[in-house]
Amino acid sequence: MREEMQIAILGATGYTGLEVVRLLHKHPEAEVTYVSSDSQAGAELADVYPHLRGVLAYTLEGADPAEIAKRADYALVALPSGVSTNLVPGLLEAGVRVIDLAGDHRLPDDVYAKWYKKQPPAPTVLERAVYGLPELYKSQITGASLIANPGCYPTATLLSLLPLVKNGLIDPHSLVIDAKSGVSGAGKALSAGTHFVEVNENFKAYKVGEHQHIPEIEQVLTDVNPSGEAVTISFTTHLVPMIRGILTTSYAKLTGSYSTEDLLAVYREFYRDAPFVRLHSAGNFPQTRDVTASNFCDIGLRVDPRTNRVTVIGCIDNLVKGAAGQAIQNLNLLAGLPETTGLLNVPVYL
Ligand SMILES: NC(=O)C1=CN([C@@H]2O[C@H](COP(=O)(O)OP(=O)(O)OC[C@H]3O[C@@H](n4cnc5c(N)ncnc54)[C@H](OP(=O)(O)O)[C@@H]3O)[C@@H](O)[C@H]2O)C=CC1
Ligand SMILES: CC(=O)N[C@@H](CCC(=O)OP(=O)(O)O)C(=O)O
Repeated sequence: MREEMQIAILGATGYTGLEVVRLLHKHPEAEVTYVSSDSQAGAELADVYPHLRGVLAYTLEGADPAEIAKRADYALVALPSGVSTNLVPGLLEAGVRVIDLAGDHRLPDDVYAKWYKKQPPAPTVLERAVYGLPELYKSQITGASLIANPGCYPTATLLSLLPLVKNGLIDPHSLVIDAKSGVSGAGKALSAGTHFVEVNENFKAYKVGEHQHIPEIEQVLTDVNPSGEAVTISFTTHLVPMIRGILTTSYAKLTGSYSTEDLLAVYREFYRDAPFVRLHSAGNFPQTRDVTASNFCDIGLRVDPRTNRVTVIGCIDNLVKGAAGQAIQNLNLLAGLPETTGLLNVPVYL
């Protein structure tokens, strides 16, 4: 009989860590054996989050790589960027396979230092990292020891655009991406720009032209660009007064005269083995509530023959396909399980 995977969740009191806890509770092949918190070590997770009482009983512990290695095969690291850089080397050295939800291992060191304004991980660690977008890099993910789980905005944006860029159907230099997120994307820590009074009954752009996800998106689009030329994008993020959800709207100039149906056929082929990408038929578009609390990415598109541009709408739940769910999808691939294991729940529509 197959043994359950033993899993450590680091940063379990944060929004994405808590979502990993929720999703793994229903995972048939995973046992959570270590649950960490820095500020609340020693407390019961169900005392910190009373909605877990009677369902889960985990005692929070400080993150000690040697101790984690004794009790876990895999660590899902849901810590702030900069913090994960310090913990990951010890985990890898101790033989634990790591999925890092933070941005620390997604970019080359100089690019990370420039956009995150933090000390990058050591080159010897970075060279082990595989970018964990299963719909594009599945074969590289399966054998990796360190997965850089993609950012939430890059997940929705890349899944919306990969079939177009990879097949040379758009001019990638014409790409404009308008992205909107619920406030849980900013994490649990208080900040002046994200507390209730600032976001309720309000809608605002932020980090205009300087969002840290710009180089992450450009790097992957460049990787699939058939011309090999570097892709640059115009990308603007907005904060929406809701808790979960990301909706991206991407616009690009077409390289030929294609219909909506032509492009949808390309997407259907591109995502034929991607169980979490759901395509809308012509004339239909996704909304965030179609994917809430699920690992789906829903996509709809339309060609405008007047401008010869295409508009692509992508929706994910930032905490699930944008973080915890995608991390578990990657965990499944590392463990040789079907990628959907434990993840095919019905979205919460209301
Ligand atoms: N929120 C989202 O939608 C997404 C987030 N991410 C990334 O995932 C990571 C986690 O995000 P999220 O869950 O939102 O963040 P949160 O701020 O909600 O949680 C982070 C957790 O990390 C712990 N922590 C904070 N500071 C330290 C520290 N100095 N040392 C050790 N532990 C610390 C805290 O737990 P405690 O105080 O108990 O120690 C906290 O609960 C981040 O890197 C984020 O950028 C990626 C994709 C989407
Ligand atoms: C709404 C909101 O504030 N979202 C965050 C997403 C941060 C994130 O996911 O951070 P990584 O860089 O680790 O991917 C932001 O825009 O910065």
